Formats: sequence, structure tokens, C-alpha cells
Amino acid sequence: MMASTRSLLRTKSLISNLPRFSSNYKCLDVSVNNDNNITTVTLKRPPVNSLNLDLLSEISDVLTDLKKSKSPGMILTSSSDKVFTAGLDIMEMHKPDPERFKQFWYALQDVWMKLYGSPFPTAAAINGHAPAGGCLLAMCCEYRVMVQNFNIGLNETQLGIVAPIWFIKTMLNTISIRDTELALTTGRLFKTDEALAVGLIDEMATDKADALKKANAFFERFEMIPPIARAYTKDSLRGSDIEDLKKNREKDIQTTLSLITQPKVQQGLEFYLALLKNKKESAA
Ligand SMILES: CC/C=C\CC/C=C/CC(=O)SCCNC(=O)CCNC(=O)[C@H](O)C(C)(C)COP(=O)(O)OP(=O)(O)OC[C@H]1O[C@@H](n2cnc3c(N)ncnc32)[C@H](O)[C@@H]1OP(=O)(O)O
Repeated sequence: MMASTRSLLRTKSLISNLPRFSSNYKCLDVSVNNDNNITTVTLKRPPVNSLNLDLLSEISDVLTDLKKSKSPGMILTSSSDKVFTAGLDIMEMHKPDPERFKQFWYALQDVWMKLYGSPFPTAAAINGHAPAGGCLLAMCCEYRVMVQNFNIGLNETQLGIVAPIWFIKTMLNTISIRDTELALTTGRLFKTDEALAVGLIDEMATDKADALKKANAFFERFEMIPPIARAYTKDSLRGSDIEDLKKNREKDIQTTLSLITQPKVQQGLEFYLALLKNKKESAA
């Protein structure tokens, strides 16, 4: 075979393996780094990237595309300069329509299973606050770099809600049992340096560019590691958590719906929403 034909075939096979991303994402920017083929997925749902059904569905789709295309890795970050994501969209939980809530929760479960269990390596460049569901997404990644002077943590109890067991398992996969218990029962939000001290993040960064540089450097660790060995090892560590949710998926949806619709929980959410609004008014 002529050298030029061989190189053409190689190029064709490379092209067919490249991730094909929908250009129709409304709440995400997706770009591939030409130097290392790592995909950066940027959350882009102003003002605070709260995770509603639309955003979760798009994240789920992009994770499917990355898996199909055998991506060498993904970085998750935000287009905001102060919020990574504010967690679940409280409006999806406040006076929810039951059918919509079920779809919303199903989409969240999907994102968790795909991100926590992704065969490709993942890093979060956390360039802003990451409370609750924001912390969950970051913890699903294998490596976290966080810009100084922001907050991260599972603060659900502060809202009068309970973090589901799979949120808890994700934190247990990240920090110690003791620190998880203290953090969850008090709904603690860690400052960046405090998060580093307990191992909730792996590195601090001065700004987003520094966070992206450090996140990109993480993937160099796998250059000499066969992807299949890497993926199986990750699955050995995380797979049983995912299996547990798969088995209990419907029950998890029903339990969450019945908890979230309790009058006391709804009052707590209303109070919390009012606090957010008051904060804005008193700052003005
Ligand atoms: C019962 C068991 C069942 C279920 C368990 C459910 C698990 C839930 C996990 C979650 O993720 S719950 C969500 C928890 N999230 C938070 O506690 C974060 C709340 N937000 C903030 O603390 C702040 O907004 C911020 C630090 C992220 C950003 O602060 P700042 O930049 O100053 O922005 P504002 O506070 O002025 O917010 C702008 C705008 O956005 C609205 N907003 C904020 N967070 C959310 C949210 N999570 N969902 C929906 N909307 C949110 C906020 O009210 C403002 O709205 P305006 O209309 O006043 O502009």
C-alpha cells in the first residue's frame, strides 16, 4: 500500500473516532483540545448553572458521546467567574409537578451513573462556588482543581433536605468516613483551602486558566497506562455503588418525590429561596 493511502486511511479512522458533538447544546460549550484530545465541557446556564432538567439532559448526552467516541478524557468547568454550579435547580423541587420531577430525578441519576462510572478519566476545574449538586458533580470526577476563595460541600441539611445515599457514597469515595459524617450532618461548605486540607479537592488554582492547566496535566499520568486496565480498575472501585442505584432506581425516585413534597420540606425550600432573594436585596 502506498504511504499516502496508508496515511489517508489513518486520518479517516482518526476522524471517525473523534467525538461528534451536537452543536445544538443550549447550556453547554464543548471543545476538544488539539494538543491532547481532552474535551472541555463548560456549563453555561446563567446566572448560576443551576441543574434543571434541560442542563442535566445535555450533560447526560455529552457523556454518552464521549463514551462512544472513546474520548481520552474530559474536564468539567463553568462559564461563570464565580459559580461552578449552584447545584440542583431549587425551582425543580419547589411545588414540583410529579411527572416533571420524576424526569428530572431520572436525568440526575443518569448523569451521576455516567459521570461517576465513566470509562474515560475526568477532572473538574472548579472555578467558582460548588454547593450541593455542584459538589456532587465535582466529586464524580476523578480529580479536582479549585480556584481559591470559593465554597464547596454537600450543604443539603442546611436546606432541610437529606442527601440521597448515592450522594453520600460519592463523598465517602473522596474523603474519610469521619469527615463525611461531620460535613453532611452540619451541611458544611468548605473554603477552597479547607477542602484541600480534607482531600475534597486535589489542588488549588489561582484562576480558571491555572485550574485548566492543572486539570490538563492530570491526564498526562495516563499516557503509559492501557485505557482498558484503567477503566476496569475504576469500575472495581465505583461499580458496586452504581449497581446499587440501578437496582433501586425507581424506589429512589419515589422516595425522593414523597420526601420533597412533604409540607415541612416545601416550607424549608421556600424559606431558603427567600434567604437567597433577601441576600440580594440587602446587598443592593
Ligand atoms: C428531601 C430529599 C430529597 C432530595 C435531595 C435533593 C438534593 C439537592 C441537592 C441540591 O443541589 S439543592 C441546591 C442547593 N444549592 C444551594 O444551596 C446554593 C444556593 N445558591 C447560593 O448559595 C448562591 O446563589 C451562590 C453562592 C451559588 C451564588 O451566589 P451569587 O453569585 O451571589 O448569586 P445569587 O445568590 O444572587 O443567585 C442568583 C440567582 O440565582 C438563584 N439561585 C441561586 N441558586 C439557585 C439554585 N440552586 N436553584 C435555583 N435558583 C438559584 C437566586 O435565587 C438568584 O435568583 P434571582 O431571581 O434573585 O436573580
